[in-house]
Amino acid sequence: MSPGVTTEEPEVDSPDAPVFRRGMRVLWVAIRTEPAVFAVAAVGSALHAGVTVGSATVLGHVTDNVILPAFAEGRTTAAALATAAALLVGVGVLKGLGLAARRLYAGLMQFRMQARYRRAVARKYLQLPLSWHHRHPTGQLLSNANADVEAAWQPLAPLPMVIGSVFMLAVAAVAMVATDPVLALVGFVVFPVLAVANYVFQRRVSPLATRAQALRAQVSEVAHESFDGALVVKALGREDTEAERFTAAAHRLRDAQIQVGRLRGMFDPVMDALPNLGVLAVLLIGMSRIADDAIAAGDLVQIAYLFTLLAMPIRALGWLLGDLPRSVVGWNRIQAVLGASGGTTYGDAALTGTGGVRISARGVRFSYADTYRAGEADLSGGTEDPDATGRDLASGDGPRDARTAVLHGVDLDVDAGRTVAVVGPTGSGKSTLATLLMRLVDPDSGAVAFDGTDLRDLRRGEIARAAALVPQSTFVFEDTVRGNVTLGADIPDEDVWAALRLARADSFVAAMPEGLDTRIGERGTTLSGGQRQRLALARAVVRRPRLLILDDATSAVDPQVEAQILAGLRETELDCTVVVIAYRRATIELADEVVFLDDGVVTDRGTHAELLERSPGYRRLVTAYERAAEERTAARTAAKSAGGPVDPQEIADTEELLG
Ligand SMILES: Nc1ncnc2c1ncn2[C@@H]1O[C@H](COP(=O)(O)OP(=O)(O)OP(=O)(O)O)[C@@H](O)[C@H]1O
Repeated sequence: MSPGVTTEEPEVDSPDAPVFRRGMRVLWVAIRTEPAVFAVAAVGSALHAGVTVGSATVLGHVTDNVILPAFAEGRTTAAALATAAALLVGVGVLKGLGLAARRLYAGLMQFRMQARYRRAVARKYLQLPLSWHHRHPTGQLLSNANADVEAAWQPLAPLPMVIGSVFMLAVAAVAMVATDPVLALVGFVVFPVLAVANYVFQRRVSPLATRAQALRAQVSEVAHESFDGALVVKALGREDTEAERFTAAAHRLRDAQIQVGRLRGMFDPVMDALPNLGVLAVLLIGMSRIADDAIAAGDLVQIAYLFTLLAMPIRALGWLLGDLPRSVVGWNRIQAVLGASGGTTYGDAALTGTGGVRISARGVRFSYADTYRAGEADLSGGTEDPDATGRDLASGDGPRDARTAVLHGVDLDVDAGRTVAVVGPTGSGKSTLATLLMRLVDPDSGAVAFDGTDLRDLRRGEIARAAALVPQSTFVFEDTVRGNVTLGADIPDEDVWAALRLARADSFVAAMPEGLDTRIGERGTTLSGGQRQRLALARAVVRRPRLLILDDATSAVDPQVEAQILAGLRETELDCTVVVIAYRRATIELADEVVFLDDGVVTDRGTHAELLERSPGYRRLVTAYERAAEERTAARTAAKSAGGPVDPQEIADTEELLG
């Protein structure tokens, strides 16, 4: 956990506690984390408030000693004028200093807390296991890291002002009572009315704010999906449908925000008007008290001014109270992420061997929790508890009983340094097996071990050091070629080139304008599918893994190049075990052994020739692969004779695009 980041959810999170109390606890977390910054802001605010109240006395003094004598006698003394000017300038300077300290340090506190929790949320995302990510759409995660963090710390902006305001209220109240208790009492009638208005507002706005926050996450989810799938959306002409889907989500958010805005719109004028009504009452009654000689005109000016001053603290209090419900929702959603364990625990064992890893999997069963999506039911609003929606959406703690069983007891042994091809029909669980071998997910039962050590007993990071997975879909960062291969590790250029050579990526990288320093566009859009795959392969082999898992990692690469890559992996001094999920006969034939996975169980294993002979399911599958390959070759030949693309890479890329 990052320094200064707390996950003391239960304390803050009790859904029965009033929003106000829960909001105050969230703010207390910030005060405890940034005590010095908060203190400067609060002192600045108190100074500003104190001097503002003090300026009432100055005004009273100026009225009685400069203005009234000037009216009565038509002149004033230079000394009285100089004193008045000095007092007014002094008040102005002190107010300015207090205001600057309050604003600067309130902002500092707010943005520091935002940054701290953004970092913590992002770090947590990277630590949480894949199974957790399966249940949480990316858009929602973006919303947690952005909108929720901002919402949680929004009240920090008016907080010091409110503290100064409370101070100001107290000083003003004493000053008013000291000046004229009767008039002060008239004005104080306003406060109970304000408290009731606030209570009503809080109760009504809380569920609406909760719903708006959840809808904000939904908008970001839809937006992310549409932009992420831009190729599919455009290729299939779904721009209008996607735009409509986004519009619908945006409109739902708009309506929810308008509801919140409408309530605030009704609440704010009431909060503004009440102190003014108080001033009116004070002026009316004050005039008759002047007529009765009970008070001087200066006293009335002073009290009326003090009352107008109260409008500001009350407004600030209103802003703070208005922000609290959203803050509590945002905080709970962040806490749901920070408090998630994802169920992954680590031991302290290390892998000490060298050379290829020996894999043994025993009775491995695995099922996916059916992805819980935030349904309309959660967003329908009307919930009394700001927590309900925020939490469910953020944590994915929805119905968990529904699970889809994928692996039904897989046994697999791979000796160190061997190359094994995993072959099986689509959906038979090959990629799932690959993620289990990397411990991206844990089995429901059974165990996977490297060199005899259960993966769950290994210390954090040990598997990533020993093994590398090249997944089906490659991800390329918006970085240089070197950055994409090393991923920030300190690896010499010779090793990068050696890895690129092994992945047959050296020639196209050498042809790039700046070689290893060439920047690759977002998600590798400047590269072909096959080039992206080869870069991803180089990224894996440059780490000299003891286990390399290729999950259909060369599907967009020309078959001959793919065969060269696999042969290269076996021939080089890269002494590792290779598990390759394969579809092409040429690839399968290169493996020492083939494992046939059918419907989540290993139904047979042996050499390709043996399986071809004795396993009808395997024979059917490989024959189907071959037929598909032949059809593709025929299509290629036709394209060639029609003057179409002749570059095998280009063809492979076209195939990839066509699926
Ligand atoms: N994140 C997920 N959540 C729920 N079900 C999933 C998830 N990923 C995969 N599945 C399901 O698990 C089953 C096995 O998927 P897997 O990707 O392991 O199969 P595969 O053999 O690699 O398939 P292919 O050859 O098509 O890549 C499929 O029925 C799939 O729908």
